[in-house]
Amino acid sequence: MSITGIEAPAVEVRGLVRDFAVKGGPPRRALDDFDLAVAPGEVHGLLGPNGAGKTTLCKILSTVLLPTAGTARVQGLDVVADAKRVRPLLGIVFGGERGLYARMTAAQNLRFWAALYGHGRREGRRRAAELLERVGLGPRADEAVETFSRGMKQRLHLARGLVGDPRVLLLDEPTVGMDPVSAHEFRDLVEDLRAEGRAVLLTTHDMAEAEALCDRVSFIDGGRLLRCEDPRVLGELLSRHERVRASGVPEALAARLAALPGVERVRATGPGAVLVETDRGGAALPVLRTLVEAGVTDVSTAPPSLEEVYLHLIGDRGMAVRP
Ligand SMILES: Nc1ncnc2c1ncn2[C@@H]1O[C@H](COP(=O)(O)OP(=O)(O)OP(=O)(O)O)[C@@H](O)[C@H]1O
Repeated sequence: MSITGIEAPAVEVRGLVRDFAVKGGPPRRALDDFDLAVAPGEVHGLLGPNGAGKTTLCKILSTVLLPTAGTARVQGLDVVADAKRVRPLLGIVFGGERGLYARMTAAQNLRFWAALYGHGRREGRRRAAELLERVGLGPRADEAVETFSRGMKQRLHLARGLVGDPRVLLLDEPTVGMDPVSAHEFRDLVEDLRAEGRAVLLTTHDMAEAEALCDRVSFIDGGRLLRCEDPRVLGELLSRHERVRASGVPEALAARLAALPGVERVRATGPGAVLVETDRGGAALPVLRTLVEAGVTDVSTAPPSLEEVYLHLIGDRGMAVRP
């Protein structure tokens, strides 16, 4: 809480710049005048292609990397000047194997981290048991982590991120490797965190996940913030970019489709298979009519997804990585 009684943003980033030295060349700007504000209890998605700057941002927030310019604050505390006070406010969940002790059991891992956070033996035990239950690993608490599947390790990572009872959670690709059921349960867990007033900054390449979980989504490319939106607004914005898939389409018919008004392009996706992209509301209808009249029966329309939004926002470069 600030002196005025108004709660400080959970995360506030202003004009953030981070340059990396590159051997024999000009520095690489990983973050470029970046602004972001995340409220307590908000789940905020960070979406961007490889190299967009997401990890760099998370590293600066978690005080392991210094900014070149600009400021970043967590609950009103500066990540550089107040780094020591910022750390206990954060829970960081990076995916993969990093940071897990494979030979130790899940419970031992958590007790170890609880001790690092200054909790006594008894409290550490209690916390480990509670968190393992919470992430659905209770029945496997006493098994060595090396026997866990990738998704189970991800859950343990999340439990680890919660050991210090953080107000802000940085989740980097948290559901990678989880089966759909686990991913669904994980989403419920994120809902709980939101209800507890914790802020969540979620890095993901999974548009469906962002759409399902996030209150707002920031699209990043080349270290810059392209847009910050309610994920549903973006879906609506892009509804005019409807796609029609069809197979059994001869070349001459594909050419006729390409000439229809509002058709942006027709892409061949296999022998006789096409993906028709439109860039005007209602343009999919004449495409469907033309296909059906020509006797094509294998036709479907794709609902607008965040991925479409994302690709349109980053433009023609598509998913190519910047130099
Ligand atoms: N230590 C470093 N030295 C030089 N360049 C770096 C370093 N770390 C990151 N970069 C560069 O900064 C840019 C942003 O990288 P970053 O890891 O933040 O991207 P990202 O959005 O997390 O990507 P991904 O989705 O692949 O994890 C990239 O061009 C990357 O090559």
